[in-house]
Amino acid sequence: MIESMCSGNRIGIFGGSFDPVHNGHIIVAILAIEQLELERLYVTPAYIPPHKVSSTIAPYEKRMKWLEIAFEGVECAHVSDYERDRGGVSYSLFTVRHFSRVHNCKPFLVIGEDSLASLDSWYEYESLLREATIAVYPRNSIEVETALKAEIVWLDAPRFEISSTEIRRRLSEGKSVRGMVPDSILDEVEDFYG
Ligand SMILES: Nc1ncnc2c1ncn2[C@@H]1O[C@H](COP(=O)(O)OP(=O)(O)OP(=O)(O)O)[C@@H](O)[C@H]1O
Ligand SMILES: O=C(O)c1ccc[n+]([C@@H]2O[C@H](COP(=O)([O-])O)[C@@H](O)[C@H]2O)c1
Repeated sequence: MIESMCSGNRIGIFGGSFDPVHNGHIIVAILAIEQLELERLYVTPAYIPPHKVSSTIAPYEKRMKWLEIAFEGVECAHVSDYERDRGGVSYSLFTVRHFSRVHNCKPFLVIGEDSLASLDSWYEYESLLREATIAVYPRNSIEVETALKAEIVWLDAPRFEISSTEIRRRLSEGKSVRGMVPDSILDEVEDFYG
């Protein structure tokens, strides 16, 4: 695990299953870094995603490798293996506490609007709302409860439909996902899910 202290305290965490990482994730990360003026964004693949405990997803090592390649050259983004090192179910509160301790700050937790819609079912979500500033990337989803809206920062960014689900579906039907995932991982992703 490579985590060094930064001089400032504008740190973000962007977690996901990344099954697989897609170009939408890269756009979310870049715009979050830019608009939140982050010194570092920890892109953190879930070891065991809490809402997908019983689902079959690509092995952690593959998701991690694709992420590392996809985020190569994205300034201020750092792919972190913290959730594998911690083990168990990847509750975001523990990840927030970890980076908050490392950097001695309250981090931003970057999520898509669909995740916001279910945030009140997350592990100890009230603590999460206190210990991180939630930054939301707009995504077509159901209406979000007003009480949560006050606690969050909205990124000013275009909505787009790309999702890992759609990528897996297209590949299972033998369709191309060129342009949806970075070219640098396209062949491997096609082989894995195709
Ligand atoms: N197109 C998108 N617009 C906004 N946020 C997104 C988008 N795609 C993913 N995200 C956000 O990125 C984070 C990680 O997403 P995740 O790895 O679950 O990808 P996903 O495309 O939502 O996958 P799946 O379709 O398998 O649920 C989540 O907070 C999710 O809301
Ligand atoms: O902490 C929780 O209870 C929790 C519940 C659902 C999702 N999350 C986190 O949200 C991120 C996106 O999850 P997912 O399932 O949409 O890929 C990922 O980092 C998960 O660990 C976290």
